Amino acid sequence: MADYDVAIIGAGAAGLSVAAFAAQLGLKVALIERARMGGDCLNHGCVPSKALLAAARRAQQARDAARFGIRLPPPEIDWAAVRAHVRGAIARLAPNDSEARFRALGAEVIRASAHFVAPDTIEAGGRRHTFRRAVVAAGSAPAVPGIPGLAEVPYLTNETLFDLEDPPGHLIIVGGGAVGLEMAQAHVRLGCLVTVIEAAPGIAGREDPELVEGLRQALKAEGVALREGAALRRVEPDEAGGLAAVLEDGSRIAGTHLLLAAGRVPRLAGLDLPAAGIEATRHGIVTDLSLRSVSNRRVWAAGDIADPRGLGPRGFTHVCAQHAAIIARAMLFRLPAKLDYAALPRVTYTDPELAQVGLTEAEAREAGHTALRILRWPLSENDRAVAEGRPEGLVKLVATPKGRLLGASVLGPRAGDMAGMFGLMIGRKLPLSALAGLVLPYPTLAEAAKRAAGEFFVPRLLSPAAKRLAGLLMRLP
Ligand SMILES: Cc1cc2nc3c(=O)[nH]c(=O)nc-3n(C[C@H](O)[C@H](O)[C@H](O)COP(=O)(O)OP(=O)(O)OC[C@H]3O[C@@H](n4cnc5c(N)ncnc54)[C@H](O)[C@@H]3O)c2cc1C
Ligand SMILES: NC(=O)c1ccc[n+]([C@@H]2O[C@H](COP(=O)([O-])OP(=O)(O)OC[C@H]3O[C@@H](n4cnc5c(N)ncnc54)[C@H](O)[C@@H]3O)[C@@H](O)[C@H]2O)c1
Repeated sequence: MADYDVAIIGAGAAGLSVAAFAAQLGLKVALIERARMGGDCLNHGCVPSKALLAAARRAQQARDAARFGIRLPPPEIDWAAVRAHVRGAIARLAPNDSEARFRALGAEVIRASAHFVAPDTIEAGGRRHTFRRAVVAAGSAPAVPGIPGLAEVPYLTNETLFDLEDPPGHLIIVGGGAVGLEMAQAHVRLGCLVTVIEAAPGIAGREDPELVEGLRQALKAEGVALREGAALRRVEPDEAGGLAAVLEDGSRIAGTHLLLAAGRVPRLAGLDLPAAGIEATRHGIVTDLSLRSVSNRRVWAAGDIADPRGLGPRGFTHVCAQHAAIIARAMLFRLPAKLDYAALPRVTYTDPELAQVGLTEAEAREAGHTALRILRWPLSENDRAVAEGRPEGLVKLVATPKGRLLGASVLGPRAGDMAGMFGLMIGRKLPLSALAGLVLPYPTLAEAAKRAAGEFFVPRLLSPAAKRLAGLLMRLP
């Protein structure tokens, strides 16, 4: 007899979702967490970052108000109160992820570090626990790149950034991905100087360059200094008590704080996966498309630590929920379940937001779609965007010649709110006519999506043949 039906390592977004399913089905569940319940999303990720961005947006709105005829004094940033808002958001959401809630659901919560000692045994809290099934949901940690001099300067990561007692004077951010860009805008709006150093040719390298350009301009206009295609030669302490980043071109950027936002690494260390025969690479635990370990069939992986073969890791909280649903089907009910990221959304919550669902144009071409229909609708042609004084932005759709949506990219205020609509279109393989024919409330930004879809039909609707037909039909009695 095993001690547990399901043992779960990690009480972050992924582990908690699996635990909730399994415990509510009446299974004997162990949920093992060594640090804070809720993991990265609640404590060091999505929640504090979005709370900080929300505070920063208020400051920016005050600066922008004069454009609308409202004169306000320049905003004063009360950093302690901003931090209290961030901490308050975490505290308010914490009960959902708490030990008390999961105990009430029937899970046994073990507050200890866990590692495997055998293919069916985990050790945690000085005891061995046997299991029928295990789910490894230990997440990912911030990557620490091998920058010369890094050991000599203090640096921040997402795990320490939200605890700063005072605002950074000049925040140097290494990495212009989602974390780097969101935090760059939050801090510049909160009155800090910000420089982003991105090694790749451009920021937000995975995203559609046509839309990234709009975001680049918006960030620069607010004062974020962007050093793109910039290789870091070294970092070093600065005479002024701060630090300096020296680039390969010889330029030297002096700052007060350094934030590493250079990607993530799976938290494999300490799990002793070989003891359980669990195969892993530097990307994570290798699984099949049902998230089951390819080498220990008692074990599944979920969330940031999972490296599903053929798809690779994806670091998003909504992916954790998707993984948990797959595991519930495959592991708990032994039903066929296959992970599919075709309709996966991702949003960078800057202002304007950058949202992507499914494939970008470049990804679609890489995937072998040679003939594509690219459809665009600029927000300058959207009544709501113009009325709100936010006409910069674009909806760009990538479709097959037959009118099936492969991907949607949106740059604009609250662009992420459109992701659900595109996800449904792609996931359910709905034709573009479904979106083009949708009656949407006027005036909304989503109308730009409908208009972009409508562009697919314009050449056919306004063709000489269609015009001739309309003329002929008009003459009929
Ligand atoms: C700054 C930032 C902002 C983000 N914003 C967003 C966003 O807006 N939207 C979005 O979708 N995603 C966002 N993400 C990504 C999101 O936070 C992650 O994808 C998600 O939190 C991953 O959840 P997880 O359960 O896989 O891992 P985690 O949340 O890391 O949870 C894993 C848990 O396992 C525990 N653990 C690890 N090893 C052991 C062990 N040996 N024994 C016991 N316990 C262990 C850890 O302590 C941790 O609590 C953001 C990330 C960052 C860094
Ligand atoms: N809104 C969201 O959903 C959201 C927000 C934040 C983070 N996340 C998730 O968290 C994860 C981590 O985000 P991230 O921004 O740290 O990673 P990322 O991989 O998105 O971006 C890292 C960036 O750092 C650059 N880089 C790496 N090493 C460098 C170096 N030595 N010098 C200069 N640049 C360097 C890379 O070229 C890349 O552009 C991502 O998987 C993302 O999915 C999601």
